[in-house]
Amino acid sequence: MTDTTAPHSAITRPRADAWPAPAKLNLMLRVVGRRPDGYHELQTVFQFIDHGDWLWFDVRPDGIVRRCAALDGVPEDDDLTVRAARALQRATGCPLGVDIHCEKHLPMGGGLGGGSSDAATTLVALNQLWGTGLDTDALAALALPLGADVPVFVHGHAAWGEGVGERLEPVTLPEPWYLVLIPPCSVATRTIFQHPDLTRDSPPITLADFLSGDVTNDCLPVVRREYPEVTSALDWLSAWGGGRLTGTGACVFAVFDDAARAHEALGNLPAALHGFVAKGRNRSPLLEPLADR
Ligand SMILES: C[C@@](CO)(OP(=O)(O)O)[C@H](O)COP(=O)(O)OP(=O)(O)OC[C@H]1O[C@@H](n2ccc(N)nc2=O)[C@H](O)[C@@H]1O
Ligand SMILES: Nc1ncnc2c1ncn2[C@@H]1O[C@H](COP(=O)(O)OP(=O)(O)O)[C@@H](O)[C@H]1O
Repeated sequence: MTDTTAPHSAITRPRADAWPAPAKLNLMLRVVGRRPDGYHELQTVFQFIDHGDWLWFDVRPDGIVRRCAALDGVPEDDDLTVRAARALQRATGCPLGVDIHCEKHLPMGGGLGGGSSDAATTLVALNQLWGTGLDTDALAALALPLGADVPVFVHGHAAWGEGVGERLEPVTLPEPWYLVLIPPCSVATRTIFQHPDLTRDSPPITLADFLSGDVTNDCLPVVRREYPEVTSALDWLSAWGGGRLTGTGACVFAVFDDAARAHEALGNLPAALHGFVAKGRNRSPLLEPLADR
């Protein structure tokens, strides 16, 4: 990554009309309760990074929604981009369709929110391209049934999140550099939340507690035990100031004040580990093309 100022600069925009779908990091995550429907009540802090997928859209007059590239293990009807487009069609009665192109860079099941971000970008982009005119709150309401993480990507601001991620308070945080490691395993969110040993009753904290250093992730003990690949990555990061887990994993990250030091760590990665350097962003790169168009 050379250009530190361009939006979503970590991966080159594949074409001028492509929309960014950035990754998120959960800078902390506490499980503070469980709802009657089995979903867990969380406290978390989301921040975007300038690294992610890219999508572009060819509007069709015939109402058909298709994706143009297969995604490993995800049938077309389950693809979050296809589901997002159909949800927008249903909600607005829009007669138009779309061919959805997604250039995937984010690992699936990595805790970087790739599928959720793809879904949010589809909602935001099609709302513009189809001229359906929903406001952000209406789009976020369509987003939540697609996944707990989709609303924060629709709103596009770093946030303190509560509930299952639907109660979002925008926050302004430092925007450091991150070294993100991608352990060679995929962690299913559902598996972690169903684990009998998961801590489910952490006492809630405040934003001030987080800002003064409480960055616990309650999923970490279970993920460490079940996924030795994640443990190895975290152990390696301990020499670089320590690592944290994003969401339910599998990805882990370390925080750096300057890009050079983050790249130095990346340059020292053993061959068996993969990762990338990215910049934290309080404002999602998804909001940038909106301003331009
Ligand atoms: C934990 C978080 C934190 O950002 O991130 P990831 O690690 O997945 O990225 C998210 O809340 C994940 O959101 P998302 O990935 O959209 O999860 P969903 O598809 O809604 O849920 C997958 C499954 O996990 C369980 N689940 C999810 C969220 C939650 N608050 N409580 C749960 O118990 C449910 O069993 C659900 O069926
Ligand atoms: N467009 C998509 N991109 C990624 N994953 C998708 C997509 N559509 C559906 N999925 C499903 O959503 C799951 C979670 O994906 P993802 O958001 O990338 O991981 P995480 O929630 O751990 O960050 C994937 O394992 C996959 O089965």
